[in-house]
Amino acid sequence: MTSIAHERFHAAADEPAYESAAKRIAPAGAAAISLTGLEKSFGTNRVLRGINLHIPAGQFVAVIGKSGCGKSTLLRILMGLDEPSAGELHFEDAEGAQASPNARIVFQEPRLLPWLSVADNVVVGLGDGIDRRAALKATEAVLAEVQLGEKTGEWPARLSGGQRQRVALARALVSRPGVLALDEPLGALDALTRISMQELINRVWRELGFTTVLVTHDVSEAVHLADRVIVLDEGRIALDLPIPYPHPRRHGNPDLAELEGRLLAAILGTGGGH
Ligand SMILES: Nc1ncnc2c1ncn2[C@@H]1O[C@H](COP(=O)(O)OP(=O)(O)OP(=O)(O)O)[C@@H](O)[C@H]1O
Repeated sequence: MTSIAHERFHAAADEPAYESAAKRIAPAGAAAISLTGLEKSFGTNRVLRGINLHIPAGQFVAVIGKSGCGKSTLLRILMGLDEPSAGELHFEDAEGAQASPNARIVFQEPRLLPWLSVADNVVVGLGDGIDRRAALKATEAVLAEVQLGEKTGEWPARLSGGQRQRVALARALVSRPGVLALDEPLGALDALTRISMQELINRVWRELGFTTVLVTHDVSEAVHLADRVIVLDEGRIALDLPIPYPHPRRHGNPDLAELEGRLLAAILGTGGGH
């Protein structure tokens, strides 16, 4: 499938990815995200401390950091699944007007309904009140995008872990979200499946152009997929690092390895700042 966003992106493929992503025309519905002075406490536990962050529409941001540093809390607040204790969260459309984008999330576990077929699990992502025929057409298209066109009538129990996670991705994508949140979506997969899923996520992002926030423990995954990597440390942004290389990226690229080193140093608190 080729979209306008995809063609424009490739027209600029020899430019640094950071610039290309910013120049790329984000599709209708892709939203910019702005966080100002965002705080979150659970009782006396101050989990997020004054987060200021602007994510342009269509950008792919990865959030990494030590266990418990507040990554999932940040994602839950972005998705409206939790309330901040203080500060502001805004979404903006292409004209800079306040927006309420269609935002979807994929978790580490696929959370499929075992009594529904693959196709019907994806239809769930469209919500109620959609004409059944139109829903199945959209479902077929998105399952083809995630290379599961052959499995529409299959039961989740008969799929591999990677295939189940592709169904979960299809369920999130079927409604053409403007914002996609990914909470360690590949964490339970083996290394090879993980790499092919990374390629898939990168491809659908380039084709569909939604704004993406990925939480991951895998620094290599972050630099491979993202335009920009945020390191959280004790609820603060310790590093905000652009990854200025075109997509798709090759595993084993030494420039990416150098950036991985800086990010790891920032996570471990051994340097690596701006
Ligand atoms: N609902 C909650 N009630 C109380 N404390 C919470 C709640 N959710 C998260 N926390 C606390 O907030 C802190 C940050 O948790 P969070 O899940 O955001 O971290 P994380 O960086 O995503 O961790 P991990 O990498 O291990 O998933 C932790 O100390 C956690 O115990």
